[in-house]
Amino acid sequence: MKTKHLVTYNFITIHQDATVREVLQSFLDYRQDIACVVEEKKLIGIVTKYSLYRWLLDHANLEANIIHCIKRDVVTLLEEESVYYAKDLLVKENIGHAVVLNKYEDVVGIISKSELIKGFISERQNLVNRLQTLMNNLQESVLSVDTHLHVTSYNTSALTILHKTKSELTGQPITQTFPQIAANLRAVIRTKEIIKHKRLSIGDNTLIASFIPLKEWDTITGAMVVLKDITDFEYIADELETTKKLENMLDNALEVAYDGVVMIDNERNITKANKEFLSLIGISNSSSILGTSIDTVAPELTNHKHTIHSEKIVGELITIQGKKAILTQTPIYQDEQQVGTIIKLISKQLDVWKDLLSHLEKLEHELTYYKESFTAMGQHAGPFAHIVSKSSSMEELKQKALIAARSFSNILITGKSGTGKELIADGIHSASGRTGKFIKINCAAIPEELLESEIFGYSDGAFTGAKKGGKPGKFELAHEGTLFLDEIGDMPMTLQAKLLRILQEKEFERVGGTETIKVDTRIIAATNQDPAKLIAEGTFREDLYYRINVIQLHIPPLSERQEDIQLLCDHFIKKFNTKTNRDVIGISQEHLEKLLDYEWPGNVRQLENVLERAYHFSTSKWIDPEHIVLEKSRDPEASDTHKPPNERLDREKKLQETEKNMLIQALKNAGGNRTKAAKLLGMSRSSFYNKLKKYEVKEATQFM
Ligand SMILES: Nc1ncnc2c1ncn2[C@@H]1O[C@H](COP(=O)(O)OP(=O)(O)OP(=O)(O)O)[C@@H](O)[C@H]1O
Repeated sequence: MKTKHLVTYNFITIHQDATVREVLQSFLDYRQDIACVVEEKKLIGIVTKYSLYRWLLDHANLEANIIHCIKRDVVTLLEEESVYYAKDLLVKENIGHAVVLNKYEDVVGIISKSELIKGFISERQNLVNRLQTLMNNLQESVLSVDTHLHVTSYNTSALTILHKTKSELTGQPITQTFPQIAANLRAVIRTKEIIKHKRLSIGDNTLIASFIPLKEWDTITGAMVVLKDITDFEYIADELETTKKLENMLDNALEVAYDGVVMIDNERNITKANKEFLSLIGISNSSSILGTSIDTVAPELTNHKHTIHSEKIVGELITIQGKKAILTQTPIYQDEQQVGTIIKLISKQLDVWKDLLSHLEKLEHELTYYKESFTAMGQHAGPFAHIVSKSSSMEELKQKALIAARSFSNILITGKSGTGKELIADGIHSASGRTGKFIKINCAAIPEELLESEIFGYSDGAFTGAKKGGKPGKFELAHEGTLFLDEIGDMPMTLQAKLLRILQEKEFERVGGTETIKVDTRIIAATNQDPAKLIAEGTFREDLYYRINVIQLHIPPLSERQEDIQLLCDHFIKKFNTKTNRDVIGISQEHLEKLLDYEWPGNVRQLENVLERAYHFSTSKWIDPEHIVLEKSRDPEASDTHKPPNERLDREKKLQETEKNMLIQALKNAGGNRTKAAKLLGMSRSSFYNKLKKYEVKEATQFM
């Protein structure tokens, strides 16, 4: 407050020519005790009631000029001075009034002690009001007591926190109601010392209280307590503590994670990143990227921007800093609102994963293979367990072969080259229980002049160059066993007659011998030609055919039992793995189609050869499809009955030409070696020889 606020502007100004009477009259009119003598607004001095009294007592002249009553050393004040300064000045000078001047030193008014007192009283009231307002609006609760601990004042917050009404508090002692507060207030009154931040419990609330002594002129008149409810803070602090702990746990979990993990907010700014992620992007410290856009930090992820926010992505392959990584992302939700996204990048040891997966796949394959083999073994007799198949035609055939094996009849096995005739014959022998050996002879592979002695043996000196003491033939060797006459359709007619005799009489003589040899040999014959056609062409004896064909087993070509192909592939690859100690898994489903669509003129043998080649050339865990080389020819023997005769003949001619060229090419590639050339084409040696004969391919030596 300034002096100008308490100035009396309604004051008496007089000229120094004024008389005592005039001035006294003004005092009476204005009920004032002082008049300012001014000249052009400037103060000359003052005339007070007492100075006039004194003049009148001495001179008793009302008409005298007041000049003699003027007090010239007047205490003045500037209107901008504070009222405190004004008060101090009046006290110091021991005067009741002071003249107030403006900044131009013009007289503006008078300030009196009584005005000052009124001003201070109203100022005090203002302060009290402001204090009360302040107290009522404080968040803290305030309560004061006198020295007897009776409540003298409080604010509204105190009523709330202490759960009391005004009448329950005003003037009431608090010793009973709030003993904790009372004890501390008592201590403060006694010691006159402040007690700060004391933790108290009132009801369910936790409070922090400060106790302050109240003094008046150095005398303790009571004490005050300031209370702050920290129940909510404590709860928040607990929450914060828990959140902090959780965050620590999360940080630790992220650090131990094997994969790169980065979290972004809805603005795509990074909120967290673990070490693995930092090493992926080539940064050592996360502080440099926190709060930065992921698009700046890892632009490789920008391609996935459209998906990176709200979508869940599992296992997308990306390249980051030149390294392959698998990206998985999950949006983070809070109260059903997305608050960010967590992105996981698996880049470490992807090869290990790949190997692990292929290993698993391989194990699965093996399991399937063994399951199927096991089922096959369970369903069929052991002797045929090595014949891999699941087609119904082959399953029936194996059943039939088992029955045939237990009989004593001769058996004729028909089927195209490479279908597994020898395999079946061998199985029949094993299942037959015959104690002798399984002896095989290929009638097409042995020159005609040697075949007889091979089958029947020869006696000492039978021909020039014959072994001394003679040599037993296959018939004798297969005594009490089985003689497998492969390619019987190629047996010369002379031998066919001799064979017929043995089959009827069970005895024979060696070539050049006279001794009759009795044998108990079971015959299993096989041919890849059509016996009826051979008989019709006159190259095969009908009577022999009936002798042999007691039981006929026909093996269907591989193209008619596609279901067996995958099983056979697995079987052969496993076989190769065992031989080479490699771990090739097999052929992927997609490339298997190529094998299923093929006609397989060389049947299972060709399949095995094709796979063997591809196996050796493949460098990965899977058979590389580019190494699966399938000849583009068809089996010339395969019928084409739905075509018109002319077209069929043309086609047959073309096929024969192609086949002849293939034979020549194979011989060239094999350096003239017929066995190798036959293998290259996936044919048996005997079929290969037959075809050479058929197409009159000249001496093999010319291909060397
Ligand atoms: N079902 C099968 N399971 C396993 N291997 C088979 C099967 N069929 C054939 N093979 C294999 O295919 C190859 C040819 O079989 P096999 O020699 O028995 O046929 P083939 O019909 O006698 O042939 P050819 O008439 O040319 O003499 C052999 O290596 C044999 O082990």
